[in-house]
Amino acid sequence: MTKLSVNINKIATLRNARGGDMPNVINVAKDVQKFGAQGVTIHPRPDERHIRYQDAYDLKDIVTTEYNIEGNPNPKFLDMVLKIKPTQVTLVPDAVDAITSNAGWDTVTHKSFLSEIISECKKNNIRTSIFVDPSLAMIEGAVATGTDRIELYTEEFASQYTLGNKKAVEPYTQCAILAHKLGLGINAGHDLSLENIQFFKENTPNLLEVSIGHALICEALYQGLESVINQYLKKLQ
Ligand SMILES: CC(=O)[C@@H](O)[C@H](O)COP(=O)(O)O
Ligand SMILES: NCC(=O)COP(=O)(O)O
Repeated sequence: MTKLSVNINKIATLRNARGGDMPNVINVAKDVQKFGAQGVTIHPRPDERHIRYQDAYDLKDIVTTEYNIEGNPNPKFLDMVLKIKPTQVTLVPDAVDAITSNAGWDTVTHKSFLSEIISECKKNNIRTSIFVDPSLAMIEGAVATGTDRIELYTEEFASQYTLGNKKAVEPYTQCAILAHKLGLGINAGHDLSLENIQFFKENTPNLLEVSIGHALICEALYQGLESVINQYLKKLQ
């Protein structure tokens, strides 16, 4: 079975748009778990434009399933992770000004940097995962850092799948086979959706966990729209 961790960044983005507390991030985290998701993912960024560092602390006792915190391990991020001690930290090399994550780590060039952070997190009983492009060399590099898992960056797969190019899953299949052989756990995420998730899962052996946010929240909005409009219309009769 592959676990679903719901990324709630978009809930915070919506909340921040009005400066209030609607939707409430804590209540959404409680609900996604109540509805069966096996984990909650957040990805705080230095400008706190969506999930805030304070949210990360507030969620500590709310997430009773798997708590996955993703981000670029700058000193503030690392300090927060070591204080919260989530189930898993996913290291992502996103630039401060990136709209969203747009590349995986070069695990060869950054081996010693990653190894140090991973060792610190593991000493604190935090499972580690490194965000990587679907490249065999990057999987081999990841093993050398001592990480528990890798998270395959699925943006390329997702965009190609939409164009009808199902072969785009092949590098992911190959990476998953190699990662499993080398003893790494396999996670995946970015732009996974109701449209592409089943095909991805079927072609990625030993997939332990997917983290999904953007599409899942959009789908929830679309699928809830008719019901909510009907409720308004009834009240306006
Ligand atoms: C690592 C990754 O792919 C996700 O964390 C993604 O960056 C989601 O974050 P946003 O919703 O802020 O784009
Ligand atoms: N790690 C990927 C993630 O948390 C969610 O990415 P997306 O579904 O928002 O693209």
